[in-house]
Amino acid sequence: MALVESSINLEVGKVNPDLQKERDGASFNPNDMTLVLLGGPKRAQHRREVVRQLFSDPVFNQEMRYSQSKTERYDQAMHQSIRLAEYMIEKGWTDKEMQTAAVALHYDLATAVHAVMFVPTILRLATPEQQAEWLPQAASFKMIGTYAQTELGHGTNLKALETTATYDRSSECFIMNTPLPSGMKWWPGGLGKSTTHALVTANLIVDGQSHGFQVFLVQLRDVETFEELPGIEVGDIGPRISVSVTDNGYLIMRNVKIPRNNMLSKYCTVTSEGKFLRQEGTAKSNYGTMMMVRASIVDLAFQNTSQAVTIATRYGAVRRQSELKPGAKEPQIIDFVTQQYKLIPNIALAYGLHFTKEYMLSYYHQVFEEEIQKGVYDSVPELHSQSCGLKAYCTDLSMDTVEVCRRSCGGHGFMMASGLCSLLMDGLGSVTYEGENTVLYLQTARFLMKNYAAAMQGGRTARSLAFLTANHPTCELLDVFNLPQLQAVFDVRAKFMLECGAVRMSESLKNGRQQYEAWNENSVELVRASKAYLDSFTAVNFMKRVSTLDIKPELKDVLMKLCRLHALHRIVSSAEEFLQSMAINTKQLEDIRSAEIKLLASLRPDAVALVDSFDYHDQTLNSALGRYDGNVYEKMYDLTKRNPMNEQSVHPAIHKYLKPFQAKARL
Ligand SMILES: CCC/C=C/C(=O)SCCNC(=O)CCNC(=O)[C@H](O)C(C)(C)COP(=O)([O-])OP(=O)([O-])OC[C@H]1O[C@@H](n2cnc3c(N)ncnc32)[C@H](O)[C@@H]1OP(=O)([O-])[O-]
Ligand SMILES: Cc1cc2nc3c(=O)[nH]c(=O)nc-3n(C[C@H](O)[C@H](O)[C@H](O)COP(=O)(O)OP(=O)(O)OC[C@H]3O[C@@H](n4cnc5c(N)ncnc54)[C@H](O)[C@@H]3O)c2cc1C
Repeated sequence: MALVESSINLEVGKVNPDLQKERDGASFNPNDMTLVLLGGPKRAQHRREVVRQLFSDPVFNQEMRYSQSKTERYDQAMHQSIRLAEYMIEKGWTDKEMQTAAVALHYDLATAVHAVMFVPTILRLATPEQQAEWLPQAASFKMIGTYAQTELGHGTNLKALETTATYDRSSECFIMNTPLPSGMKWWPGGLGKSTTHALVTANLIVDGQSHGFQVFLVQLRDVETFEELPGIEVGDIGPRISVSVTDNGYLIMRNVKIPRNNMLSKYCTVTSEGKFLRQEGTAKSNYGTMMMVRASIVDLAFQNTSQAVTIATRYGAVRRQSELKPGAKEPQIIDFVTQQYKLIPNIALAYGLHFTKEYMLSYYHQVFEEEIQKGVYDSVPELHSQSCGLKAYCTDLSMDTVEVCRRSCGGHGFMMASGLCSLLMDGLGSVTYEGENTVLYLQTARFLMKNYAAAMQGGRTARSLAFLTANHPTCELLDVFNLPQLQAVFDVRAKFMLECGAVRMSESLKNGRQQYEAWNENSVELVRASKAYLDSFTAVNFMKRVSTLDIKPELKDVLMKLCRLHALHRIVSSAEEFLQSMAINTKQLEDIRSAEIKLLASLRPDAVALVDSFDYHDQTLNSALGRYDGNVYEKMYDLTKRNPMNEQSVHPAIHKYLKPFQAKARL
């Protein structure tokens, strides 16, 4: 061992006195807030119990994760996936417990896409008979699957996917083919090494006629040996920015025959005679999985944001640096107002995202479970628009926050042990997968423009766009803390931005541009309009939700401060649009900036309690800087001592290269 035993107190569990002081000084009990966030004592108890059981099992110990090689990590991730499957049998864990466990483990499991896309797609797009055949196999891991849609040549443009499924009437089979090279499937999570099956999206061709993309269950590997089946070529696509274990893969199919029953047929089917049948009104039903996953990515954005602020805020309370009052003890870095400005508006954002994801998931369930199941599709366009837009908006903000938090920890934020680097690198995928964010903002804009046109013609708008027809005769911000006045300010700015997009579009069209040219020419403005709408929707949802909560006064008080700070911070962040729309004037902007700083001071004593309320287990945070007990330096030293680079006091490379050279040089 290269390092001598340290005299540093390595006792873990004794809470750092600065952190303890923060907790003692808070205006509310974090446990009460946790119950609000988790939806009551029963749910909180359930989550805590699942997480406790999970992390009391050494298989789920994450501590050495950052020092593991990719292969070691894959090994552990497969072990963890299988252990969770064992829990289903041994402990009777259901989807509910599995979901909680997956979140606590950051979905960093070898079979994550199996759980989040493969099984849910079967549930949504397969007939009851297909479900009865496949779901038990999926539950017992006899069948481990992925969702293979993206190709090397196309991810965004689904109409251009090249994979084909050609119906062969004589054998009643589909023949799957990959035109090379751009048509090979590329990216699906788990495809590289972990899966036996894939749900493959392919162009259905019957008698030479295309019926658009459909979803097919294709077996890739022998379920016993895991060897590739004839006609199948699969592999891992190679190193990626993220350190997550997911083995994203590629797939080539050469004349692979699959039974007719393997086309997911809840909404469309091919009869044995080769007739293509589709239920009316279900043209976009195959896009349903994307809508569901986008809604759940809003939740992921909340988790990334809330974990990052938890780490950085606790560290901000523990770390002492520089001089504030001349000659006095070094201050906690969280006492610098610039540091508060990095952390506290992002704590407010994390709370805002909590209420956004609550909205998004409940709207998704309402439309999917109550309306679509009854054949009512009226809300689908709005749900599509919001799931696209909020996925993009929330992941963009969440990644900005993680990076700000990482930088706010100075040099230590650059260490994997901070927990912030993996949050950043793993989280970065979320701005691209399930629809690249710009593309998704433009989907939202499409819906906004249609609604704007309807509103201008006196027609009805979707419910989230009621502000287009609402009367805000004078939007006067007399009191920057007044929620209805702030809401009006957001609405005026969003309406103005939509109007800018619409006016530009109509001018382009008047100037003789085709619709597609006008759209492209004005797309930067259209993305701005989407962001303004989403900014407004999120801030207003936050204000409305908090205003209607029936909770203890001290909790309400702090939540009101947070939603005000969030609103003010969003206004300052896009001040030019609020000014340009005349939602505020320059004097009001000055008032807003001052109010924002006042709110920082007022929330500062509660910062630690606010992040404690997210109730993250230390193993989920997996951060030396964000530990609950605040023993940052002790833990960093402890991890460093166990770092494989320190296993030998002299690295073999010294003997291999340096010593021979020195010997030669001496001659
Ligand atoms: C979790 C980690 C694992 C990751 C997995 C993945 O990444 S998996 C891979 C994830 N891959 C991606 O995410 C790929 C991203 N690309 C896409 O999702 C699509 O190609 C697109 C939406 C960009 C365009 O689609 P397009 O060329 O077909 O369309 P268009 O623009 O011509 O619009 C036609 C109409 O369809 C409507 N509509 C569209 N989508 C939906 C929907 N979901 N629902 C309902 N409706 C929808 C749209 O509103 C429009 O209606 P309108 O106005 O005519 O009444
Ligand atoms: C970590 C990760 C995991 C993934 N997992 C899976 C998986 O499990 N299964 C699966 O099928 N896929 C998966 N994907 C693929 C993912 O869904 C696609 O990468 C994504 O949809 C973006 O498509 P693309 O790569 O073709 O980007 P492109 O569309 O080529 O985007 C490149 C650029 O072009 C711009 N652009 C493209 N079209 C337009 C447009 N119409 N208007 C304006 N700008 C445009 C984009 O904004 C972007 O700037 C994964 C990707 C990642 C990164």
